[in-house]
Amino acid sequence: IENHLPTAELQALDAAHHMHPFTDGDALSKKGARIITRAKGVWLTDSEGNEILDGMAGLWCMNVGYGREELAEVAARQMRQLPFYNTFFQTTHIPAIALAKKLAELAPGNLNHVFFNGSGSDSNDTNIRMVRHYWNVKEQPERTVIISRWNGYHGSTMGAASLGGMKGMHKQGGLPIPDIVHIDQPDWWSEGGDMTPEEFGLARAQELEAKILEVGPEKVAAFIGEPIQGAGGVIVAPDTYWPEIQRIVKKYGILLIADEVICGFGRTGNWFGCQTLGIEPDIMTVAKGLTSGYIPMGASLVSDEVAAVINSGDEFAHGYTYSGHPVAAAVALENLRILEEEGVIDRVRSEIAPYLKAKWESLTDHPMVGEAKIVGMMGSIALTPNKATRAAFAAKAGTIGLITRERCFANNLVMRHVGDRMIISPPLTITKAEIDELMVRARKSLDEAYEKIKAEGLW
Ligand SMILES: Cc1ncc(COP(=O)(O)O)c(CNc2cccc(C(=O)O)c2)c1O
Repeated sequence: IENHLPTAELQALDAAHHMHPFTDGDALSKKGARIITRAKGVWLTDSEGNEILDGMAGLWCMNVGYGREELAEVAARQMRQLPFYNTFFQTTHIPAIALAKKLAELAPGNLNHVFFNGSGSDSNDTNIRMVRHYWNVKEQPERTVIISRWNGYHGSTMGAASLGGMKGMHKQGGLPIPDIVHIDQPDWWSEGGDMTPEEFGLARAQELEAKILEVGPEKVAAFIGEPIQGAGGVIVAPDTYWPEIQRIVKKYGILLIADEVICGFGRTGNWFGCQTLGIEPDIMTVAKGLTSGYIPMGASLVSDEVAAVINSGDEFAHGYTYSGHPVAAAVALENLRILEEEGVIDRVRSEIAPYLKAKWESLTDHPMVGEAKIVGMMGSIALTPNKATRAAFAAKAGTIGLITRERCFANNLVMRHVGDRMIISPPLTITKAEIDELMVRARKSLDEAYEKIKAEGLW
């Protein structure tokens, strides 16, 4: 790793052969990708030796922090003993059994059954097929429609991207697939108008009931939502939203899928976002923090009732080669052991998240920062030219966010932008001193972006 080619040569090879996800390929080729060579704790090192504070925990996934040797040890040991065997055709293996048991213990309510997948996206594809099969077995095959939210994010496979509400993704590839419909998101800052957050939260939740009646209650299979929308910009729904969603799904007897790919495994200050927000799902999507990103894995956690129906109805004709992969399962088990035995989530809830919240919310004293929202260890700020009116910038959405993100990178801080919101989701093991450093770099970046924006007449 250390004696790698010079950065410029590596960038040229990357540009020649590597197609990056969610990337304008030609633009990146001109610029050259930043080459990350190693990492420890919350710190990344790039090929130029820069020490970068990873305010995004990779892609929201690095919950235990980089450099945990135990995870490498467990992976190596499992690889030597049983590097792969499948869980098709009436076989299983000990890591799959042990992880399924562990997840059943950790999951809230009666989510006692686990269908293993390879990622968050294919977990949500599993969920689409599972809920439709569930209603078939219950002799209500017309229940095929799944309701989701605009600006929700559920992945990038055909099914998951259809569940998602990112219109730019739908435009590429003929999405959504049939029988997936969307309602508006509970983003008060951008869409609340003159309503109070409480009124707005109720109104947006009641769109679910309106949509169910529009589609026909006898045709609706499920509703899917992220407890807190992540890739949509860390959108925290008003308090009135989820209780109303819960009331409506119960009233019409439709299944509730909570997508906890980001919110799971401590991100919101409890093991799961459902516990933080009081949601009782029938199915829960997990990935990312399940293995802290050390190895790909996803899963669908399924309630006793749904599992009983699926198990009773002949073969559920679905699954993946790597469903329950033994090395991924072993790493996940060790990751969960670290989270549990080191009290990582308890410390987040009692100490680290409150500390970060106070610092993060103080950003509203910056001229560009309108609102600061944070739940546990996932936070966002909304940039605006006018805090009183919550106005959007005149420039195309994302222009100001991109300038700010560029300043963050220049200051060796990874802080994402989504439109003109800036977001953070650091490793759960970040220390208070590292939070202080994150805030120094974030403030410096906001100040520099503000100067640049004014200089370019974008204010
Ligand atoms: C809530 C949710 N559900 C499903 C997925 C899909 O997981 P996979 O990627 O493992 O298939 C996600 C993934 N979320 C995700 C993935 C990549 C980038 C970003 C970003 O915010 O830039 C967010 C997610 O955030």
